[in-house]
Amino acid sequence: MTAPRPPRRTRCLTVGSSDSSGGAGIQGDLKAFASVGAYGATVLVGVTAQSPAGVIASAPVDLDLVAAQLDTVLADIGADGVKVGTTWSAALMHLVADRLAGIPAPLVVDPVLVTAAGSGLSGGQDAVDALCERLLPMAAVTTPNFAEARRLTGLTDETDPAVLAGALVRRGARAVVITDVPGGGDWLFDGRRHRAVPGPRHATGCEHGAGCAHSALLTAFLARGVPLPRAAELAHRAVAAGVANGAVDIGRDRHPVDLLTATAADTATDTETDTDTDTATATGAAAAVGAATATATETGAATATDTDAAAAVGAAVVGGDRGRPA
Ligand SMILES: Nc1ncnc2c1ncn2[C@@H]1O[C@H](COP(=O)(O)OP(=O)(O)OP(=O)(O)O)[C@@H](O)[C@H]1O
Ligand SMILES: Cc1ncc(CO)c(N)n1
Repeated sequence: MTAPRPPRRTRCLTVGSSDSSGGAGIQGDLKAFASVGAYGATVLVGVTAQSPAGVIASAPVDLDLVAAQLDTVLADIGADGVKVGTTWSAALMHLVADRLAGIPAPLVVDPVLVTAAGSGLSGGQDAVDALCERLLPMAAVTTPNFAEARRLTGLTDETDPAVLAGALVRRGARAVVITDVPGGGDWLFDGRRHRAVPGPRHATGCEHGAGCAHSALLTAFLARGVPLPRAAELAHRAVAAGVANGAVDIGRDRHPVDLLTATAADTATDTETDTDTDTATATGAAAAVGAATATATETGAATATDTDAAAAVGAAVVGGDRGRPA
C-alpha cells in the first residue's frame, strides 16, 4: 500500500518586475502570497530603481530570459494561480500570452501603468493594445486602478467606475475590479453584475504596493476556488488593513503597505489600542478573513463559520489543497 500523498500547498506565480524598495512589484507579491500561506514563484520581466516616492529608472529583462523563466517554473513548479503585472512591451505581452495559453489556473492581470505615487510604468500604446487583445480575454479578472482604467479605455475624463468597467469588458476583459474608486473601496463588474466593494480609506500614507498586494491576494484566493465576489471582498479588506497598519517607519514621506506584521503586532505587546473598528478588527491579510485564520492555524482545520475565508486561508495554513478548482 502506498502512503497517501501529503496535501499540496497553493502555488502562485507572479510575472512582474522588481521594486528596489521592496514594497511593490514581485517583492510585494511574494509577501502577499506568504501572508496567506501560498507558495510564490516569480518570473522577473523588468527591474526598477524606485522608492515609495516614485520610479527613478527602469529596464525590461531580455525576452529570451523571460521565456526561459516561464518555461522552467511552469515545467517544474507549476501554478494554481498566475498574476501578470508590469507591461513593458507588446512583444512581452505576446510572449506571456503564448506561454500561459491553456494553463489550467486562474489568471489575474494587474495592468501596472500608473503607480500609487503617480509614476508611469509601462510600454507604449502598442503594449496596452496587446495586453487588451491577448491577456484580458484569458484572465479571470483584471485589476486596474482608476487611472489605469481610464488609460485602458481611453475614457480619460470618465468618473463613473461602472462605465469604465463596462468599457473594459467590451475591450475583452471577462471581469474587472477597479481599485480605489472615488469615495473609497473598489468596483467589481463580472460581466453581468456591477457591485461596489465598499471600505473606508485610511490616511496613513502607506499605499505603496497596495495594488500589487491586492492582485496577488486575489490570485491566491481564486487559485483556492474562492468565488470572485468573495475573493474581491477579502482581498480589499486585507489590503485596506495593510494600509491602516502600514510600514510608517519605512520610507521618508510615503510608505509601503504591510500585510505581514500587522497580525504579529496584534498579538504582541498591545501598545496600541485602536478603537477604530476597521483598523482593530482587520489587521493584516490573515485577520482580514476574520477568525477563520486563527482557527485554521490553531486547529489545522478550517472550522470557522466563514467557509470561503476558511477555504482561502485555512488551506494554506495546513498546507492542504482544499478549495482548489478541479
Ligand atoms: N488609503 C487607502 N485606504 C484603504 N484602502 C486602500 C487605500 N488605498 C488603496 N486601498 C485599497 O488597496 C487596494 C489597491 O488599490 P490601489 O488603487 O491603491 O492600487 P494601485 O494604485 O494599483 O497601487 P500600487 O500602484 O501601489 O500597486 C484596493 O483594494 C484599494 O481599495
Ligand atoms: C515594479 C513595480 N510593479 C508594480 C508596481 C505597482 O504600482 C510598482 N510600483 N513597481
